[in-house]
Amino acid sequence: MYIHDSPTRLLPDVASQEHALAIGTLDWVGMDGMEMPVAFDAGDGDVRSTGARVGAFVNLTKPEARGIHMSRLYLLVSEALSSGPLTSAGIRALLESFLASHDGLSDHARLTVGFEHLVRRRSLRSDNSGWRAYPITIDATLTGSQFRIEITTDVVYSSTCPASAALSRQLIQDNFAKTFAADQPLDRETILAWLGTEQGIVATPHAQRSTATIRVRPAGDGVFPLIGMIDNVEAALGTPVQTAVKRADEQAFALANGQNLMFCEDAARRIQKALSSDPNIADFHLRVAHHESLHPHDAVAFASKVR
Ligand SMILES: Nc1nc2c(ncn2[C@@H]2O[C@H](COP(=O)(O)OP(=O)(O)OP(=O)(O)O)[C@@H](O)[C@H]2O)c(=O)[nH]1
Repeated sequence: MYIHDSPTRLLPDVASQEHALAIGTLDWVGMDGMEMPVAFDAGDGDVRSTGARVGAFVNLTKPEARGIHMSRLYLLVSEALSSGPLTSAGIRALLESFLASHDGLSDHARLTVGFEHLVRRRSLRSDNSGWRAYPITIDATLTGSQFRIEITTDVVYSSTCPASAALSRQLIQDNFAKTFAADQPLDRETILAWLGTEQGIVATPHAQRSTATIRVRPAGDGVFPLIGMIDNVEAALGTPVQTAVKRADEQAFALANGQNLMFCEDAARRIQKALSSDPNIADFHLRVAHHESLHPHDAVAFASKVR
């Protein structure tokens, strides 16, 4: 039987060794896609635990060092994420611990956390509700003493093209003029019935599912009121996608679309206005994409905070 004379004899520490091939510094090195639970308070006081994918990284400033100490980052993240809901201050402390655990090797640290936040949404008219899953990505970096945290989420909504709506109205007017001669006396009941037919309303505008991707830098140190921000954005757009839909809800949605005709520029400006005055947001960047049914490509617009 082979007996080793020390418990570490069979455990060479390759990461700590200097190595002839190790000749450069590295921007980021670490682990991506770590599977962990995360507790998150979206600002409504309801702390939820959900499965997340986590990335933990440091830079490698010592050209001759073979590698970083992955296990130290893993254990630090695992402990921090089980100690309560994510806050800006907590993430900053975690990144400081990354650097302390890699003294002499690293002066930049980064954490990414990705998960879905489920929210119950009421139907527009009927007494029903359903679930929406908002994807959330947190990306935090510590560069020396410079801490930066950004939270990204998507808001999905419907956009109906204002140009297409005007062109459709014109076709309906033309159809009316063709159907009812100028010298013909107009009968209210006949016109009412005509308005309710597909032969009368001959054209409809195109509409599309659309996505606003919003990246914010929170103003405070604690939990970020994410649901409040999403509610603001959905209210500004007026046409968020719906979950449980009865006919009455669908009709209310049709009205909301008709009252909120939007090019991608309009959508970007609406969100920009709603977020620029939010004191919880230090800065933001947004991208809206209208996944056009007119085109095989998207109509997109980008905007940032009005200063
Ligand atoms: N640096 C590095 N480690 C890797 C990689 N892939 C797997 N590992 C393993 O991650 C394990 C943990 O590394 P360390 O954190 O240095 O482990 P350790 O030496 O037991 O821990 P410390 O004593 O704290 O340094 C090692 O067994 C590595 O082989 C990689 O691409 N780079």
